[in-house]
Amino acid sequence: MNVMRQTDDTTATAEIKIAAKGVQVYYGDNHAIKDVDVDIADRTVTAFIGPSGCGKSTFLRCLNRMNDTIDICRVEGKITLDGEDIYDKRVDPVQLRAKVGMVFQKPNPFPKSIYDNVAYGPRIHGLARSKAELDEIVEKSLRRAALWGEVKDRLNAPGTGLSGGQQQRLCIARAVATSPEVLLMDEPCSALDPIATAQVEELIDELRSRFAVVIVTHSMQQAARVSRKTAFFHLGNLVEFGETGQIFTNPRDPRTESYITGRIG
Ligand SMILES: Nc1ncnc2c1ncn2[C@@H]1O[C@H](COP(=O)(O)OP(=O)(O)OP(=O)(O)O)[C@@H](O)[C@H]1O
Repeated sequence: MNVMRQTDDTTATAEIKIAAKGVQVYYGDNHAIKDVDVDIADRTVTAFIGPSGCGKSTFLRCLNRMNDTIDICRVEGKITLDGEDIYDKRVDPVQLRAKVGMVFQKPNPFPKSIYDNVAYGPRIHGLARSKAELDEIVEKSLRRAALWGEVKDRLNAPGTGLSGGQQQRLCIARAVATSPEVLLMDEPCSALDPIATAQVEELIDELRSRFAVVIVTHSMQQAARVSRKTAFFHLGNLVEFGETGQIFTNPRDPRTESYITGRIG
């Protein structure tokens, strides 16, 4: 078993959930990710930071093969989930994305009811044997996304009628409804006001007790608040990866220091 020592207040060890080795990504001739190695620990929040265009989202999308949907994109190297190669020909990307869920920058509920938004994944993956079981999954997921209290009396109302912050929590409920093992979040708060942002950050803190969470963020304050590990990307390179406290207080690479002190990006 691969283990990584945590250096904060606990002496617990976290198992490696995703291991990426020698990852290269090309969009046509554009070499967007250059030989990146990174280990994502289970039950831990990992933040990806770096200036615009450095490849954070591209690399995040490698972790559940979302780049497969982009014709000109080519991914090389090896990425494993619990030791299994996710790019193996036998892996079904749809099944993979149920295990490695994703929440996007802009809340994107389906044009369906609140209930059907959350029930969508469990239905297509056959996770409920009865209506009662599906109801249970929907309620549990909405509770996990800290939205149940606000929507329990209007589950049949359209998801698109919720506020932006509620819509984002609905998208989180939709992502957790398939019982994923990893949750990828691409700037999940960038369209939210400070109150909704605080709610989503609190939620991230709760979600990490069950999942590995990987978050791309432009906000260094957010990375510092929510994550235990931070990866700094620059021009397609993973420049530095370590404990969040160390990255922000004692960066080893001058490029990381320049970024966190506002000299680049
Ligand atoms: N769908 C795409 N097609 C072609 N090139 C792309 C695509 N998505 C990203 N790129 C290119 O890949 C590089 C990395 O972009 P990416 O969006 O991953 O960076 P980022 O760090 O997430 O940026 P930002 O913080 O601005 O969202 C850039 O050169 C970008 O132009």
